[in-house]
Amino acid sequence: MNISIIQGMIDAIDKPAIFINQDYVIEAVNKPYRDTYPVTIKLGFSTCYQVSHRNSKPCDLCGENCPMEQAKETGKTASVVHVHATNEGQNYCDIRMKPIIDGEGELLGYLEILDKLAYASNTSSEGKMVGESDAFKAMLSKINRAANSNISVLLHGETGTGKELVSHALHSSSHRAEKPFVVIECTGLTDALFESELFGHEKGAFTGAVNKKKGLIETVEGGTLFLDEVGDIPLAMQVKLLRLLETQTYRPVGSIAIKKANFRLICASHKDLLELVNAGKFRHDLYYRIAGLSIHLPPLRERNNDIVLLAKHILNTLGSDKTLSQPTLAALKKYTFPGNIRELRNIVEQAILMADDRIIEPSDLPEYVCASTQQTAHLSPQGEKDIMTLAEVEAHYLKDKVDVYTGNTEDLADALGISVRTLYRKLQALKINAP
Ligand SMILES: Nc1ncnc2c1ncn2[C@@H]1O[C@H](COP(=O)(O)OP(=O)(O)OP(=O)(O)O)[C@@H](O)[C@H]1O
Repeated sequence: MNISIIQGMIDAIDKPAIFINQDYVIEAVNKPYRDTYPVTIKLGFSTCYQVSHRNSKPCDLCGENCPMEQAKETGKTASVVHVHATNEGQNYCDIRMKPIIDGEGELLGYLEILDKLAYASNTSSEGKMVGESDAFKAMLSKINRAANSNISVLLHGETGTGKELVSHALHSSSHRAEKPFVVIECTGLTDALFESELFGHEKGAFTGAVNKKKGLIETVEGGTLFLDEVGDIPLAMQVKLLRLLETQTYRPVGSIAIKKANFRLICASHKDLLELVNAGKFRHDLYYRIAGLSIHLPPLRERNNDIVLLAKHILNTLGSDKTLSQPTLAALKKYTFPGNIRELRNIVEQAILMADDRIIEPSDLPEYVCASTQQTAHLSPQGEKDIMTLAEVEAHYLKDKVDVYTGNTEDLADALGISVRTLYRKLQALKINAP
């Protein structure tokens, strides 16, 4: 293998990149990669996990997925979102690993290319999307792929799951970041209002049009247009929106001049648009235009592992010096949050006010939070069954403990009297996220 040819190829990549052999040893590295980590990289000695994680073992032995195994098995690029210890602190990175195979079919090693996800964090960080659950990381990976392209994105998720925050992340990490980001709230817009808001109008185009007005399509020129609650656009306007997306042109109300549009479209909806299509309330041709890539934002109850981190993050961003007691955090982890992260924020805000002391106790939470967790605590895990198998008992016990555990995985393994690796193996088999 001619490493200087590989080094030349790596140097031509403008993102941080390395070439590693099958033992994770770095054999070629480009400048952006060296500049990302505060560690000296010695070619032929340093491993990727030492540099990116400061670990002494490969990531899969430390409870994180490593894309190498998958890339080796499939012969194709595999990807994963990891937290790396970079010059700027802990940073989410989207890693793509591609197996490099020579003319004789022999595996030479792997090319690894990184994207730093500056808009996300696994610690409390003002203005960033915060989280650490697998569901959150899966979402980050999709956001990163979409951000690097011009594709129309449909964000689908319940109220308060962060659709607006994600739309900002998509814009700020795209090549349109320096251009405008324009939001249109589609709920409650009449046909006429929608058309004149979007396309603008000429003076005298209709009663009340005393002046010529620029439309938002003109304002957004070169940037990102975010249509919130796109499912609420009236059918008549859906045709006009479709025409705009297909022709990239539009006509201001009352004008005969055709104008050229240049924007990237992001839409959001808490309604299932395909259901609306089936019910004849949303045009299927428009659906396929706006859902170039569909990203599902998981509800908070499916990101149970993020609740403690998010609650502490909200406390920080509200500038409170109060802390949440362990029983309070445990109660929050058991609640189902129909209003998702926005509801968590409201609950924390209320609890700050209610707590006389510096420690926020469960009694400071709104009553419905604790009431609902008490109800679920009474439910028998096995339903009607009198006897559970030992495996079922273990699965239930582990799930229960992980749900309410607020310490780290090492501490939990210690408390359970098993090794961290065994705990990871058991959790992986049961598809339970580690605490
Ligand atoms: N990952 C996250 N980390 C930190 N804060 C978040 C995260 N996701 C959402 N939030 C916060 O939760 C609140 C609700 O988020 P956002 O308005 O983006 O949700 P939404 O899905 O657009 O809601 P709606 O559908 O009701 O408009 C905001 O205060 C936002 O900053």
